[in-house]
Amino acid sequence: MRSVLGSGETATAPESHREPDDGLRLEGLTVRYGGTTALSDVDLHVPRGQVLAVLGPSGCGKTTLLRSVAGLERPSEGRIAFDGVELSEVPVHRRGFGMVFQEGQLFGHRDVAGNVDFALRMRSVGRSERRDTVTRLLELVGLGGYQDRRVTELSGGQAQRVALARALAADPRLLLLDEPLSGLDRRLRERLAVDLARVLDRNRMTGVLVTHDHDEAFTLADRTAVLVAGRIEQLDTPWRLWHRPATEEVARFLGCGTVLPGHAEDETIRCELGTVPRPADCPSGTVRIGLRAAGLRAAPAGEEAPIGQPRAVVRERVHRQDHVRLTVTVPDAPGLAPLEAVTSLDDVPHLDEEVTLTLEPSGTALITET
Ligand SMILES: Nc1ncnc2c1ncn2[C@@H]1O[C@H](COP(=O)(O)OP(=O)(O)OP(=O)(O)O)[C@@H](O)[C@H]1O
Repeated sequence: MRSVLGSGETATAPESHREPDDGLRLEGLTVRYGGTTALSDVDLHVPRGQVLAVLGPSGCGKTTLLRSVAGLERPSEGRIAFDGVELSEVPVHRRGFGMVFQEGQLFGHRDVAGNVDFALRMRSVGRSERRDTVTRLLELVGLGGYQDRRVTELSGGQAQRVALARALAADPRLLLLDEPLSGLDRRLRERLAVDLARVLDRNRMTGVLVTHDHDEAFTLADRTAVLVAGRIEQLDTPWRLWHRPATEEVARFLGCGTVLPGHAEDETIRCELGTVPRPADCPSGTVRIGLRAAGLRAAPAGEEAPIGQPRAVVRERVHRQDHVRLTVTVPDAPGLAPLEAVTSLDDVPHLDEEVTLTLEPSGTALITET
């Protein structure tokens, strides 16, 4: 890891003593609270210089995973190691990890500089070096000149930036981020995610980010693990998670409201609502197709609609920025739950109007595990 604070400041062992890909390793990590199993047999590796996002629905065990790595939770089974050193007997303050939580938890009685300076004083950094470092870190998080501001007068986004600067001031060998942006409004979250991604990347930080927001995970992390009910369902790149979810749970969590059985043969995959091209990596035979709203395009059913094209009836419609999102039902397939579809702003069908449906491959996901 390249130190945020310059050379010679990291708490890690010398480069020559470590494996090239060392970093954080979890092996068979299981955490139980009484009768509740919050994490079950989790294996993970985050090589140094990489950021891993842990994504999943509420209650799936994300915070438990982060707290276990931090040393705030004792595993029931399994092993946590950093740079080859097993951590079970290493207390929280000796792990050298930095943490940023949803609520930044700043010291309300200190100003901005005082909050960041605190972490430097804990490391016994000299006074003049501390002043320079505070200035540099505040500039890094986009708060240059905010030294004397009271933290009680900051916006939520500014407070999170100070929390990040304070975490970086501790020069952590691993940064643990627990929903660091979730208290903020959408636009600010996106801005801060981009800034945070830049800080993590420029400093080659090793990190674990916990979030329930896939955009945030994909923006900030090299790889993402999807956790469902305490188990890792898939650890992959954003493209594969989005287009090749390993399980129906992952597909549904990543926005596929409908999952249909399909049959792959020759050049196409056929399902109840039509066909999509068969990708080269798709085996022949039974597969499943996940449909996001953008995977179904609806158009008013004119007289010329081709025979055989599925017809549906509009039940709900919501205007989005550049399209209209519909909920439709398919009278010929009464077993099919209501579907989400999109239509353009040019020709918006009315409620109860008949529409034709076309599959849009870019809005579909392919599940090949059966
Ligand atoms: N201290 C505790 N005592 C008992 N059960 C707990 C405790 N902490 C968490 N749990 C349970 O463990 C499971 C995982 O909780 P955890 O907070 O890790 O999930 P999460 O994915 O972070 O959820 P959220 O996104 O809502 O914060 C849940 O069923 C939760 O109720």
